[in-house]
Amino acid sequence: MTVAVIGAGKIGELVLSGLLRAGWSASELLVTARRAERGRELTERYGVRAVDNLTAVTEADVLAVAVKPQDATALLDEIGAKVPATKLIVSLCAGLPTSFFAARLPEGAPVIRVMTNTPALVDQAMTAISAGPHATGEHLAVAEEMFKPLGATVRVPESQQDAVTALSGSGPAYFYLLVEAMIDAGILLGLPRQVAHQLIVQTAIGSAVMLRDSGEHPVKLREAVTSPAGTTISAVRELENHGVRAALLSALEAARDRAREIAEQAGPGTARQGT
Ligand SMILES: NC(=O)C1=CN([C@@H]2O[C@H](COP(=O)(O)OP(=O)(O)OC[C@H]3O[C@@H](n4cnc5c(N)ncnc54)[C@H](OP(=O)(O)O)[C@@H]3O)[C@@H](O)[C@H]2O)C=CC1
Ligand SMILES: O=C(O)[C@@H]1CCC=N1
Repeated sequence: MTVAVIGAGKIGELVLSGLLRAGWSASELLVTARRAERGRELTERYGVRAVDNLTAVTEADVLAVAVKPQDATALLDEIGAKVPATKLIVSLCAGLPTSFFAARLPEGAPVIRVMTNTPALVDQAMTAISAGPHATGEHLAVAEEMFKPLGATVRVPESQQDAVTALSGSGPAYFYLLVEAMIDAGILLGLPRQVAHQLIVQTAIGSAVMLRDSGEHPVKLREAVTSPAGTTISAVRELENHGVRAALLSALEAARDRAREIAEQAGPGTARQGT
């Protein structure tokens, strides 16, 4: 099976490098980019062939579309009508429903929508996969074969993909922001930056592994840290006073709404799926 990453920018490169780490051969992969220089860079770095979009359409079995949503209309104007209905389209684009692709592809072309995230770089991605028009169980299995080596995968109805984008697609950014803020807090408390960095990064890793491996609810894990009349509860009171919980609810709702807006701006074929 040959996979072409159409629009191999940051996310496209993560997928490409993950597949190579998982043992895919460079000859099973193709990349495209707008700038020839970007294609050359990927060829030098990974030994994969950089081709134009139409060559990718002809040669690859799976077209993994990783352009920005705002560039998808121009891309599909170029390739849409030339994609044989036998090829599987896997969209990594935030916001764009599979109906957007179906409206620009020949009748019968199977489309799958995925939302992955940047921890793919260390094989710890969270990827949610949804079947769109004409996508069968076999097509979903192909998408899983591509994304399982990069971390965990889950199948979700497409109607949940905007929420998934707000949670796990953008999620790494929220954790990095928290880490950055806590390192600054360490500086405020007089710690050297390097020490504050080490303390918080290892605390983040330890907490994440406990969340994953203990099977405990986060409330229980937090309660175990929070001693009566102790230090933690003093900090928790400040977090609640500053509305951190409400801020997160609003923030993720805003991310979900932005995904919807991207779809609306993309044009015909983007009627929202489900709720
Ligand atoms: N960043 C993230 O954490 C996540 C991003 N996504 C989604 O992934 C997609 C890509 O995002 P990201 O990697 O950050 O963006 P980038 O801008 O880094 O990558 C987009 C790539 O698409 C290329 N491109 C644009 N138009 C064309 C075209 N017509 N033909 C061929 N190549 C083209 C660009 O080429 P050139 O470099 O030459 O301009 C660029 O390399 C988006 O849809 C985003 O929603 C999904 C999950 C997480
Ligand atoms: O910010 C974005 O639009 C993309 C989608 C999810 C993560 N990054």
